[in-house]
Amino acid sequence: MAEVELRNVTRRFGDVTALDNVSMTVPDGAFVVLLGPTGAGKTTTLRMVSGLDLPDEGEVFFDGRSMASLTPSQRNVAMVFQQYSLYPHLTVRDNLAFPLRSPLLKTPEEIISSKVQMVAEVLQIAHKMDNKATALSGGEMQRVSIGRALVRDPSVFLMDEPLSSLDAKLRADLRVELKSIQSERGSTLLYVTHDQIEAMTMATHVGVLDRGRLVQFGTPREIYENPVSIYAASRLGQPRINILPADLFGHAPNGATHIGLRPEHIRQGEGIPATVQRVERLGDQTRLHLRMDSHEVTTVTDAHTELTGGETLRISPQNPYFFDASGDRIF
Ligand SMILES: Nc1ncnc2c1ncn2[C@@H]1O[C@H](COP(=O)(O)OP(=O)(O)OP(=O)(O)O)[C@@H](O)[C@H]1O
Repeated sequence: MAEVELRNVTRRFGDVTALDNVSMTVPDGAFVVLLGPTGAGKTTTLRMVSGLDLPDEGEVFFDGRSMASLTPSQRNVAMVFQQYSLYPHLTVRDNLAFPLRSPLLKTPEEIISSKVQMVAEVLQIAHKMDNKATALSGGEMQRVSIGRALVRDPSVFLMDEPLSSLDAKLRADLRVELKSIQSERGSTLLYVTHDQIEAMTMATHVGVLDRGRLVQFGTPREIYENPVSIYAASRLGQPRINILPADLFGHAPNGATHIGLRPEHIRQGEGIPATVQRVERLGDQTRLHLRMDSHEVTTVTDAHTELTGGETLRISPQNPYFFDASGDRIF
């Protein structure tokens, strides 16, 4: 596996700057999740690493070696994209075996067969081994696409929302499987998702992209606990961080226009009165939707709370963040 470095990478499409001077080092064996809304530049980043597209400026390195003149196959990357790219006339077994049957690799058939079987079991697709790809559901095709990457031993895996077409149960299972395969093999993996749980549970590092710029790179915990801006703070955490006027609870530091409060960072029983709008019971946790003047505030409370809509609850900030008018963290 390899360390992957993007050095001052810029990619433009006409007037759009899809990536704007991005520098990022993905350590060997890291699981990096790229976060950002549609258009932030996540897929473009993967395409730069894969060699399917080239930077206008800057360079990509694997283990310190420039990839500028290397094709995708020379870079030895394994990719999984949202749209599955299977060979429709081949069975699941042959689709999975395909990357290993390259004449260059000369992999013995019994090794191919055991790798294919192992990957099919992990992806819960072994019972469909003899089906043609055309006879699979969307979620099954997606699992075969993931499998075709996992049978290989590439420098880096690149995955663009690989679990998004699967149902919740399978997604949860495969999250665990992918993470354990990655950490057992020490694979370097760049992964795009909109799913916060995937980001928090799988990533060793998170890169936050905002309109082509990498605004923060760190462990999920660093980004969650020490976000550099409102934008970065809003990328992780469910329910989302509350962003409120800085002085809503009283004195605010100089220059602060907004206070940021994670739902779990609100002390209950003292402070400013808020009205309970709605009590949302999720089983292991209960969310309270509160109103303070014209502001909505979400917090979490004991699963067995007796609170009901219409009641008043006093709240005060605990570990607040403060941001300036441009959204940057100042305290
Ligand atoms: N081939 C292309 N031609 C023109 N514009 C492009 C091309 N590829 C990407 N872009 C533009 O570059 C920007 C970044 O796109 P990119 O696909 O990297 O975003 P993304 O973060 O992956 O979004 P999504 O979550 O929707 O996949 C967008 O404004 C997009 O429209």
